[in-house]
Formats: sequence, C-alpha cells, structure tokens
Amino acid sequence: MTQTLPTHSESFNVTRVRVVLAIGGFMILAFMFADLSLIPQGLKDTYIVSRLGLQLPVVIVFFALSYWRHFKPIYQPALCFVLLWLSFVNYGFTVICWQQVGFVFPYEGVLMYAFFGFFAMRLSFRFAIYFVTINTVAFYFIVQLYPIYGERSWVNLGFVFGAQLVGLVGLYDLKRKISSLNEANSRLKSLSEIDQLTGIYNRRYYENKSKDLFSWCKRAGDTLAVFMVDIDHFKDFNDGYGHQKGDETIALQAKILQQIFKRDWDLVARYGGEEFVIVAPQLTSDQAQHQAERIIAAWQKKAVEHTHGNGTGLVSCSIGIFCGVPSQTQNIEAFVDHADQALYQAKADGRARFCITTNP
Ligand SMILES: Nc1nc2c(ncn2[C@@H]2O[C@H](COP(=O)(O)OP(=O)(O)OP(=O)(O)O)[C@@H](O)[C@H]2O)c(=O)[nH]1
Repeated sequence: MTQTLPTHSESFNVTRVRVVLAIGGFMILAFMFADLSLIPQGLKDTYIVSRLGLQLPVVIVFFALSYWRHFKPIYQPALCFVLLWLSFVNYGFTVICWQQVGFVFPYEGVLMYAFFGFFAMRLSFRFAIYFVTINTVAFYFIVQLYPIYGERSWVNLGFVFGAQLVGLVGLYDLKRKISSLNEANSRLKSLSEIDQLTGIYNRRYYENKSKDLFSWCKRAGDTLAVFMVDIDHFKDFNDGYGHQKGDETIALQAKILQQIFKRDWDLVARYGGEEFVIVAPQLTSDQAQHQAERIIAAWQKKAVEHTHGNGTGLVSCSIGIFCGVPSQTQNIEAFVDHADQALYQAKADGRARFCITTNP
C-alpha cells in the first residue's frame, strides 16, 4: 500500500507553519536592506555573513525539516533552538560591531524574533519560558562584559526582559483562551458527529467520511465492504421490554460492532434507529463473511432474552454485505443500495444471518 488510508483523527497544520516560516525568512531579507543603510562600511560584509551565512540557512533547514514525517514531535524544541540561534547571531554581531568600530547595533531585533516565535510560530508556553530565560541571561552577560550600551545597559536589560515578559503573559492568556475554545469546539464537534445513545459516529459523520473512504479505494483499486446491520424484530422487543431496554440493546449492538471492526480506517456508524452501517476498506469477501459471522456469534454469546414476537428467543441481528473493488462509475450510494438489498434477503431468509453479494 503506497498511500495512507484516511483515518478518523486530525493532523498538525504543517502548511501554516511553512507559510509563516517563509514570511519570517523574507522578513530577515527585508530587514537587511534597512540595516545595511545604518551599518558602517567596514562591517557590511560581516553583517551579510551573519544574515545569509548563519541566520537564513537555519531557517531554510527548519523549513526543509517540515517535510520530514517526524517533524511534529520535534517542532517545539526545534523552533526554540532556531529562535535562540537567531538571537545569538544578533548578539554576536552586536559584540563584533562594538569591538571593531565601537558601533552600537540595536538590540530590538531579538524582541522581534521572540514575538514572531510566540505569536506567529506558536511556540509553546513551556519553550517560551526556556527561550526568555536563556535569551535574557545571554543579554545580561553581553551588557556585563561589554559597555556597548553605556549607562543605558540596565534600562535596556530591563526592557529586553520586561518586553519578553509581557509577551509571555500575552502568550499564556492566548493559550488559555485557545484551549478553552478547542474544548468547546471538540464538544460541538462531538455533538455533531457522535451519536449520543451509542457513542459511535452518527449518520452525518458517516455521510462525509464514507465518501472519502470510497474515493480512496477507487483510486487505489482496493476492495471495500459495506455492511448494513439491523436488529431483528426490534419493534416487538421495544413493545415487550420497553423503550429503555431497547436503547440498551441498540447501545450493545454498537459495542459489539466496535469490538469487531477495530482498524483505524473502519467506519462504524449508526445509520438510524436500530440500523448500523460499516464501511470497511481493504476487506476481501472472505474476510467480510468472517466479520459477519463474528457479529452473529457475539449476539448468541450475549444471549439477551427476546421472547416477544416470532424470533429465536434471543436478540439477534441480520446483516447485508456488499463487497468489491469500486468501478469508475460506482459511488458509495450504489454499494449501500446493494448492501441494503442483501440485508433484505437475510431478513427474508429467516433473520439471524448474513447475506453477501459482490462486485462482478
Ligand atoms: N428503543 C429504541 N427504539 C428505537 C429507536 N429508534 C428506532 N426504534 C424502534 O425500532 C423499531 C424498528 O422496527 P422495524 O423497522 O419495524 O423493524 P423490526 O421490528 O426490527 O423488524 P425486522 O427489522 O423486520 O426484524 C421501531 O419500533 C422503532 O420505534 C431508538 O433509538 N430506541
């Protein structure tokens, strides 16, 4: 399998990171023009080396790293390192300016790196604390070792620390608001995608996701199995044991299906009422039959009494399956229609069984 199947979880927004990083790289280049008009002639080459030889390559390497599949776990420490690297290159250049021609290079650039890292690159609060601590200590040593800023040294140190502290407070506040927004968002998402009675995906989620899975199988030329599962004589069960027991039985059916369809890309959803749908990519007809047998057997093992109506005395379900490699003209609805017809057949044949049809 060369492609990854679409699963039911979200991913790190790496595109945003790349765009912001590219903007940061261009900002370094843009500032070069402004800085070069201020810097004394003899320092221009050193300045260009500090920007094009030391700062920009690190930004480019970080950008290239974003194409690595393990980029997400290393993003925060790597970002912290890049920001410190940019600041330290600035400090190094500041010292060279002072030592060589007594020129006072402005320190404010490092505040820009900090704020860019905090708010544009979304440095985590923990790494922002590391960054501020190391950055402030470095600046402290510079003003202690070199009288670059003269009697303004302490004021400037206070300014560097104070401004970063304000940034940290803002970052903390932002993180708190974002996390409460995310919580509210995931609650809303869950309400809109999850069936409250069973805790599995609802019809709305199924409608969207099944199309993705279907397109994936069509592109990859892989098999897809659609199962329609319906509890037998459920109206009689409800009438005989009450709606509450009926709800419990629907929830139990969902649990059985979840225990049997465990792969990340298997989609198990409540289709409506006591009917369930499963969209299972990469399942052969033999494997699909095996899964159906397991569902039927799971109900037999549970042995939930159902003596009302014309059933076997126990709760059971019927299953219709349609399985095959999607043809170019088929859509997911066609698979569901075939699975529905197979379900109809399983009911007509006496229930508590499955019926399977396959793509020619
Ligand atoms: N307890 C409960 N019952 C539900 C729910 N949704 C639908 N039902 C009931 O499920 C029953 C479905 O019955 P039918 O579609 O007639 O089918 P059946 O009695 O299961 O018969 P067969 O499918 O032919 O075996 C209806 O009585 C619905 O009221 C629900 O959320 N909870």
